[in-house]
Amino acid sequence: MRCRCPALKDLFAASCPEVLPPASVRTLYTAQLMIVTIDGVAASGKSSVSGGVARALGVPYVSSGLLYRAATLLGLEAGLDLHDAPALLAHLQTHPLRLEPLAEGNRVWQDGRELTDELHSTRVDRGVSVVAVLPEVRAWVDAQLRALPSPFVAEGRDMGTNVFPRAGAKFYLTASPHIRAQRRAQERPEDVPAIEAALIRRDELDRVQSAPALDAVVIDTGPLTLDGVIQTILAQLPEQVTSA
Ligand SMILES: Nc1ncnc2c1ncn2[C@@H]1O[C@H](COP(=O)(O)OP(=O)(O)O)[C@@H](O)[C@H]1O
Ligand SMILES: Nc1ccn([C@@H]2O[C@H](COP(=O)(O)OP(=O)(O)O)[C@@H](O)[C@H]2O)c(=O)n1
Repeated sequence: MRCRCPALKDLFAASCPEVLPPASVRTLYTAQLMIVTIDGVAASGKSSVSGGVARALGVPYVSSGLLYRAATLLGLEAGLDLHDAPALLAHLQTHPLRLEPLAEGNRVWQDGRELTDELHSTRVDRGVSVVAVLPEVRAWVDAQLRALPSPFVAEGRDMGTNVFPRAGAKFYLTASPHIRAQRRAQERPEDVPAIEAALIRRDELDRVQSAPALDAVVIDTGPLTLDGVIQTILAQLPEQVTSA
């Protein structure tokens, strides 16, 4: 159902008072106020920073990118065409994924198998942006994220714009491609120039869903330490988030 309520048109359609009683709308609205979103470009520090902020607040953090990565891994393993949304979705429905949003690091499971360690391989890095532009896959990820109980810190590309537009605090992390590649080179077998080229390509493929929210605080993490970024964010959180 399409929401016609002007005050809520940027919330998800299911929260429209034409569908739900006002008390339920209020509950959904309040629940979003206890969410912190940390979006940004690839390797800008989102998951490390989200983990640090979440631990300081005593809440979990949620990595949306891991769900896109897991969908990509399953598609690759099944030999599917990554552009084929109906085939991918059918596969995801018969092989359900579960995101475990722990404060110390997110894990992804498919039945009894843990996929987490396989999600940051070069082949998943290469395929994930193809899968992530499919609207059907985006809706599948969004539904899983919106079903999680707040409070939590959510990180990705469109947490503050599309998934949790009423979040209590929004941040957007950037850094130059070269600095990001130098950081990621600690975690990948490729050299800095190859990683930098792949990051620039992925930034371009992810450009549409990666625009910062208009009300996000943009932080250039280039000159900051990891702890410096975490402290910068903690210092700007509103009370409804810190007291949640
Ligand atoms: N401000 C920072 N200074 C130095 N290293 C950082 C900083 N932020 C993140 N890192 C490191 O950069 C790498 C990529 O960070 P990560 O959190 O995985 O980014 P993302 O989730 O955006 O891909 C990790 O090795 C992390 O420890
Ligand atoms: N909210 C999100 C999160 C990730 N993604 C996609 O998933 C990919 C992997 O995201 P990630 O956050 O794990 O990647 P890194 O930034 O850590 O390299 C991105 O390159 C995007 O294609 C997205 O489209 N929207």
